[in-house]
Amino acid sequence: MASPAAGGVVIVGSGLIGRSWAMLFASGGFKVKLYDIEQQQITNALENIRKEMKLLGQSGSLKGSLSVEQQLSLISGCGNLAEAVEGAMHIQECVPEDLELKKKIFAQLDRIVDDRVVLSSSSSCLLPSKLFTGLAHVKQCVVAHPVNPPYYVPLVELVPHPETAPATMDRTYALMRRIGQSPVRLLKEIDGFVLNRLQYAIISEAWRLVEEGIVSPNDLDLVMSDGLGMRYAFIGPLETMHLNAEGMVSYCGRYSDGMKRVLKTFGPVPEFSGATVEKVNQDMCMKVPDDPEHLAARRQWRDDCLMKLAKLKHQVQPQ
Ligand SMILES: NC(=O)C1=CN([C@@H]2O[C@H](COP(=O)(O)OP(=O)(O)OC[C@H]3O[C@@H](n4cnc5c(N)ncnc54)[C@H](O)[C@@H]3O)[C@@H](O)[C@H]2O)C=CC1
Ligand SMILES: O=C(O)[C@@H](O)C(=O)[C@H](O)[C@@H](O)CO
Repeated sequence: MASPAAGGVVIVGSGLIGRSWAMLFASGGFKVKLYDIEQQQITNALENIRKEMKLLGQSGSLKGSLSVEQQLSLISGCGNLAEAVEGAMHIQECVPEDLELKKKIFAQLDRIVDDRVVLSSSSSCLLPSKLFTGLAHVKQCVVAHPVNPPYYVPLVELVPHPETAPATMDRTYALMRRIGQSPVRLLKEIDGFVLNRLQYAIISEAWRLVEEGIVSPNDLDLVMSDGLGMRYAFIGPLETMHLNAEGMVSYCGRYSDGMKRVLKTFGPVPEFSGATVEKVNQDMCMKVPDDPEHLAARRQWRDDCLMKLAKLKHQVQPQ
């Protein structure tokens, strides 16, 4: 892969995730071009980003060292894909999670880019081998999967195609760090990547515990939000086990016996009944009535909490 172009970043698909990426790249000082097949989406995205950045500036939560206006001046819209990608060093695809659509987008990009740009997909779980196989620039391709809401949750999963060049992974890793994100490298692709496989393992056990009448939906969520989730905001499950077992090596007898017992307990997950879905639905709608106003207020509350937790984590983590 040739050395990176000096250019900026192009966002293909200016919806929820594309807007977040645009704000993140601008916070790192990069010029950003927002492209979308719907011109109105570009207009809406620019308006939404301006509004959100002003609020972040007022609350002291804006990322990066540039001012709101300096960051906003880096972001522009472009209705022509070829024009948008001219000289770009990184292209972040953010169209809907549809394999055929994404393949079409990457085939389009493959025909018009050079050897210096990284072609990156925001896909939540589509395999790179399905997205990028057959492209001339496959070595420049990678999945960089963010977590919603990306501006507040820094994790990005970097998932390589079998032919992705190591330089592509390294460049993307460095770029993510530069914009304040927390990238992880998957060593090889797997359905659902890591975050969603973990997320779905928890979700599956959560539904089983509710299905079997062990705990209410609200208390189940509290176990994560006021229990494991707080701890996992600072140390992951493996470090937690290691600390609990005072180090794996010296206690492998106690440690492996304990782990075997725990893992044996979690048997296959039964089918979920309609009653369980109804029960979860009732509980959630009591907590947050299912209308745009309440949902927006709840999301804002969520983002404020995540930002506070992220700042707290920054203060307590060794630099
Ligand atoms: N929403 C979420 O929580 C997360 C989503 N993702 C992934 O990010 C990607 C985008 O998701 P969202 O932003 O939520 O979708 P979205 O529906 O909010 O935005 C998609 C945008 O793509 C545009 N678009 C559709 N076809 C296009 C084309 N041919 N060329 C250019 N633009 C086109 C649409 O007009 C729209 O503005 C998906 O792959 C999704 O799985 C990743 C992490 C979390
Ligand atoms: O939760 C997230 O942000 C990620 O797991 C995702 O990528 C998915 O879109 C998720 O929201 C639904 O599976």
